[in-house]
Amino acid sequence: MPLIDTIQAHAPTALAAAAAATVAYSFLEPLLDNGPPGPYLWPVVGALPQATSYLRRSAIHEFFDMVMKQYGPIAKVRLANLGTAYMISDAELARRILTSPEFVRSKLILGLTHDFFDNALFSLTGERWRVHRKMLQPAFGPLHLRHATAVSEVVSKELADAWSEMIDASTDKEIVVDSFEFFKALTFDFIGKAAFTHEFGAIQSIVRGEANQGLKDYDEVTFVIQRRFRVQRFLWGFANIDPSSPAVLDLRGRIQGEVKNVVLERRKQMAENGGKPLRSGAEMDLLDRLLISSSDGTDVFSEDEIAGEVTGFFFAGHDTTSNTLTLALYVLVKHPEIQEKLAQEIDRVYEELKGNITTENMYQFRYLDGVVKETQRLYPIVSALTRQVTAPVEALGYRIPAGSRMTVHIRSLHRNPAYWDRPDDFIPERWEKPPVPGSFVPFGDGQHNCIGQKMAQIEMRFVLIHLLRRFRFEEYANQKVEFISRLTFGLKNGFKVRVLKREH
Ligand code: HEM
Repeated sequence: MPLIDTIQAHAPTALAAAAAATVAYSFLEPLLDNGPPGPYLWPVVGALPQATSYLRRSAIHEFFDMVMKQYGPIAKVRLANLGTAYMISDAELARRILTSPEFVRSKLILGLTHDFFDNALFSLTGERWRVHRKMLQPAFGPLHLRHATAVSEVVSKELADAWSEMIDASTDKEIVVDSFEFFKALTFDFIGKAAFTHEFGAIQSIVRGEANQGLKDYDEVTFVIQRRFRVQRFLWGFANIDPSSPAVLDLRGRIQGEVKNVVLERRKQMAENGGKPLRSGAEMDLLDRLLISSSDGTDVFSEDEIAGEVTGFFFAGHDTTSNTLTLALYVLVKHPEIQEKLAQEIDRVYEELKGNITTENMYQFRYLDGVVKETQRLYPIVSALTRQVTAPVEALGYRIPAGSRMTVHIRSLHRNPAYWDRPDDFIPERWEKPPVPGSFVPFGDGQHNCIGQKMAQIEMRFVLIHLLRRFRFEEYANQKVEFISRLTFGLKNGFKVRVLKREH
């Protein structure tokens, strides 16, 4: 019998045997395992029954918080849809996982996002990742950070002016805004201008009461991915979240269309410039670098890779900072005494610097630095980072088999009482002293660390300086504040605040 027929004839039996072995193993697993502790793992579904109520609320972060509190710095968890992972909240081990070549980027999460972010730097692995990172890194060098500083000033003032006019036009001399909506618009405009020299005009759209289609589409992407976490793979088609579902294809098409427009606009400008990029050397922005690499024939980014990077940067550049800024405002509204102390510092240092804030003197706002870091400690918007073990490793006295996934649970690491006094309290003053090495990693660590972290640090500080200099923020009572795990962590229904002008 030809080989192909033999395979076809035995395939059903082989599949049935494999399924039976998987089920049998899952029954035996709890009895055989002498690995790290963790919640009871039911056959096939693992800890899914215990996690279901959290998943239903998209609050899986609370489930993992609880697991890590109960079982300590290493815990074994298996959730049917997400497989087995060893969850870590030990600083030294976290550092090793993120920085040592024994651990490589896991493809698990990428399986949930690949149709949207396949060619984005944060999804790439191996040699392609290395080529992309090397090409794009210079677009985050000192010259660009200075440019990012100027852009931060522009977008912060644009938002502050818009709110100021809205307050002047109001009868009560105060307004209620959903800060998240405005921060999404601001950070979208920021990444457009700072990395792509492109104008989205998202702040102006929102002021006019119009939706920005690009932002709406990215929001929808996060909702599709959020649902993929909750729904078993084989049900994605029924839930309209499968990569081949018409709604998902439509959404992808719209995003690709927007990205194409940005790329086409630049290609047109290049054509008008005799085929050359508009800037050269260290001045080239991210898009220049992506396009020059494809047109000069030395190192080649395919059209898909260019589109993938643009898509990824629009997302990574706005979703992360807008959530963190919203969480910072949430904390400041909840702690008026901290907001007042911060406003006092901003007034004092701003006047000392005569309003001339630069990349270099920005850290003279010391209390602000503590507020931003403390926000990122308590509410890291990337809750966890997962890596795969290339060979068996010893970790905290346990032997972890090759191929396993190890997840640094950043939230639990950032609240581990071994490293933080009063870990659940918001104390900006704690940042007068450096943290224990490895215990604070909101931007990751090692070779995959956040390429945009310096830009984000500048942007977030500028926004808070300009807003707190001009406004006081107070609680808006008629809202239910809920935290949610999407692709990033944030506030489910945004965060409304009352905005009032400050007297100087
Ligand atoms: C508060 C703001 C931000 C936070 C908390 C944050 C967090 C992170 C984290 C934790 C990683 C590591 C991922 C991993 O190890 O797999 C990462 C990677 C990345 N971030 Fe950010 N990020 C922020 C802002 C930004 C901005 C503004 C940009 C773009 C300008 C950006 C672009 C990226 C990219 C492209 C990667 C992938 C890097 C690589 O794999 O080489 N991020 N970010």
